[in-house]
Amino acid sequence: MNNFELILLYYGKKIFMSFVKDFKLLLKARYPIIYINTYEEERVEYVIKSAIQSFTNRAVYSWDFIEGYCNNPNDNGYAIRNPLQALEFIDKFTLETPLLVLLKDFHLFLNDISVSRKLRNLAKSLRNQSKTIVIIASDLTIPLNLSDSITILHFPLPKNSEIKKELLRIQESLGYSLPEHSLDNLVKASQGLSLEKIRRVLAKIIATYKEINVESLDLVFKEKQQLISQTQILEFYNPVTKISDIGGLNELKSWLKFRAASFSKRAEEYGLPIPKGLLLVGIQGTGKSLTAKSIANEWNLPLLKLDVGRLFGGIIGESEARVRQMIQFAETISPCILWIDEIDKAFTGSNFNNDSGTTKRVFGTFITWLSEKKSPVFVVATANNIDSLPPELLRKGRFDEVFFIGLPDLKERECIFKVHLKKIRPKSWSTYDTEILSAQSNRFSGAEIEESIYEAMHIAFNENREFTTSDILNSLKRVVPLAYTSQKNIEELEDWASAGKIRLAS
Ligand SMILES: Nc1ncnc2c1ncn2[C@@H]1O[C@H](COP(=O)(O)OP(=O)(O)OP(=O)(O)O)[C@@H](O)[C@H]1O
Repeated sequence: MNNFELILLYYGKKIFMSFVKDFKLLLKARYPIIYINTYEEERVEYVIKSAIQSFTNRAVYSWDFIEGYCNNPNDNGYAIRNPLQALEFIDKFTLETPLLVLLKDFHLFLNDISVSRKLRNLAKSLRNQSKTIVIIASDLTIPLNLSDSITILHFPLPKNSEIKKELLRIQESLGYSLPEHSLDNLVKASQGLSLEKIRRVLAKIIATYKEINVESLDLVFKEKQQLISQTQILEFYNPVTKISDIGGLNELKSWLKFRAASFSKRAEEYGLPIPKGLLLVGIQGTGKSLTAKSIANEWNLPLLKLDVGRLFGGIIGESEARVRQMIQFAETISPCILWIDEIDKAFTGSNFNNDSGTTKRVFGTFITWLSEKKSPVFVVATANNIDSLPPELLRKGRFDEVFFIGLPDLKERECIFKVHLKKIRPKSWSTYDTEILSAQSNRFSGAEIEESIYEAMHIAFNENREFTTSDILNSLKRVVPLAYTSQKNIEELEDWASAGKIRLAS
């Protein structure tokens, strides 16, 4: 198996293989340099040491920049502040000596020419020896010239049982215990955090409240929000929009309302399958993003938004690692909504042909997960352009339903005017003539309707008066809807949708 196949193995089908099993496999197969991307230095060291005890008699050395080597009295403090010397240390041993060398933060030195050359030489010589270098890094940055020598291994975040064990241990050391249901809530809130982070948040909670109580969940939640934003590919949303804020789209809204309780305990006990997700295809500004946000609020689930643009780029293997990280996060935080905006931009035909297979591998990982996932992560993907979407995405079994969202009709436009006017003028909204507004906004999208109301408000505000129906009518005349500027594209999309290939949202 080469490096490439291995990456596929980890980010492809066998996503859930256990870390220990994989680690042992790499050691047995004499992979010379393993790269583990994690913040959980202590936990990974503990797991590795316990794992190898059972099957090998390798001596374990660990090195960091400040302390040098430790674990062995004869070499304690060796190669302090000298990463090249830390690698040369391995040459001191005979060819037969079985060894495992843990190098912490070593990713920071990989761009140094002497370090990278030495690592490449070691990668060659260690292939025939029972010696393995393990780089433990908080970041995934492998220079291109080392990508063939290094194998990335994924270290999963702690499972609920591990989190619970840790919380019980902390409680015990503090001398009190939480009621079982509060403990379970805290475990659930802590999903997605490393044990180290959990310890730190708990220390903060105790310093703030002097105990672990219901309010502590808020702090855990905030910590998680911050952590998610650090991934740079996921964003945590706290949407306030509700399904009633969507004007029109009645078919789609009924579909959603019908499934509102699908993530409940009752549904699980009943044996209902967990909904997989929705693909919303359609014209810009027609409420696709609004729908994604409203589902999260309506179903009372956290909303994670994936920045597809950031999935790609960097070195070989990095995009796969990012999609893996995204999946891991979503699963640990589940039940949740994972919103993938403009999925068509990421998986277009041209990307598939132009980037030496990265898009293909990332897509493969994603689609496999989508079809096989058992965790309650409801994926809402949105797309403007159906032509560029890979057909596999539209196949049965990927999403529960694919909806087309077109331009609103007369009745729907009136509803959209009402939704926005009610929000802006909760007392006087009924004084506006929404019937005439709707009649005068043929081929306008929801976003353009909203824009025309705000435009009217600006004008009236500058003239120091309340805005009126005729102000909005004037704005409607000024706005040139996308349906006119991109007429051909939109008509093609509408023809395709009305040919019965997709379910209509209204
Ligand atoms: N059906 C609707 N009902 C009420 N408001 C709407 C509707 N459609 C669009 N809007 C308004 O337009 C704004 C922009 O719409 P949204 O971002 O959901 O469109 P989109 O379909 O996701 O567009 P894009 O493809 O450009 O991302 C919404 O925040 C909302 O205020």
